[in-house]
Amino acid sequence: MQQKPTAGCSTVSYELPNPQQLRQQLPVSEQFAETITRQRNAVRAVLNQTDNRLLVVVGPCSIHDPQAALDYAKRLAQLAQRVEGQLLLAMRVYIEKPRTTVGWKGLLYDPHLDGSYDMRSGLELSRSLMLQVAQMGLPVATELLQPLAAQYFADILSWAAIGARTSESQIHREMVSGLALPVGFKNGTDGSVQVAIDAMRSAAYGHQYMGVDEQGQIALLQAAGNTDTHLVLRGGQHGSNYDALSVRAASSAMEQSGLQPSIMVDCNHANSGKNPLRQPEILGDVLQQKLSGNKSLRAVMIESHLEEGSQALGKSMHYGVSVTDACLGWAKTERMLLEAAEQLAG
Ligand SMILES: O=C[C@H](O)[C@H](O)COP(=O)(O)O
Ligand SMILES: C=C(OP(=O)(O)O)C(=O)O
Repeated sequence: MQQKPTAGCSTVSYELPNPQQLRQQLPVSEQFAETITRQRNAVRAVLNQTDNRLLVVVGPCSIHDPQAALDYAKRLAQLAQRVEGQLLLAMRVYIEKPRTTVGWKGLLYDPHLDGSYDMRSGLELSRSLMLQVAQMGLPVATELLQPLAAQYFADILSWAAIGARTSESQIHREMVSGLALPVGFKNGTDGSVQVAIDAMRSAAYGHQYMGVDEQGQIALLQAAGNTDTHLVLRGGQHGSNYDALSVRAASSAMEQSGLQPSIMVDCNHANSGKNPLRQPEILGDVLQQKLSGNKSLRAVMIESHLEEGSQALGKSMHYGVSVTDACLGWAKTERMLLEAAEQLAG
């Protein structure tokens, strides 16, 4: 007799809210929606070259402690006002982490950091934190990894990344084609810039695709197509790609594909060889390029937390230290951004 195949997956919980329910529970008022639209338009204006400031997407590699994230946001909001003439600061509120193999996947999945996967609380904590950060006047930036999760947060975001591990994914390109916000596609982990350029061309198209609607019903969706996209250079397996030669090569590759060059340099990841202390030096290089007249360099990404370095998840954890990639500490971040603003002011 033929054996019934063992199921590869079983349901753990039906307790997750649908996007509409979470939005009702943690709403964006009409007035606040206007504020978010203003934040998003400000980010858009820098990326589209109508505002000549530098966009800085800065903050922890991942959020594991909402209280520390709010503490960080408070400091960043104050700094944002001091540098607003030259820099537009947006905060990294990264609640999903793509792992090379396995590891903690972020606040959204496992907010108690103990493998209990209380995703209902993860959804609530993540949305609530994003709302509070936006209310402090900071545009909210995140990586969109699980396409089903995007709808829970998209109304708060001013910027999103598609990471190096997913830029080549058609599913993510379809999702971006249906988002009304600026999105950066990262080059691949192997350093390939072409996958991100292909992604931008694909996302500009009005895809029809399988997704879920606001009520969580599986549906065939029609996207409007998103041309508000740009390239993020994050380095790759063979080294960095933030230098003037690499940036020029990336700009011409974009032009050859019919895209207006708009580039963000990620100062950490493979560009710093995962040494966060190199970020000020890399930012310095980008500023030099911008000051020498490079118009396609619009933005940078910085991984920064309250304290320098990283720590493993465990019983005795330190406040304000990253549990994923190592970060620059607040004091050095603040100094670096004040100096950058001064340099750009001339
Ligand atoms: O930015 C974060 C990490 O570089 C990325 O999530 C991969 O992490 P991992 O290689 O530690 O899994
Ligand atoms: C995971 C990230 O980056 P990348 O996709 O470049 O590895 C990140 O910015 O947190």
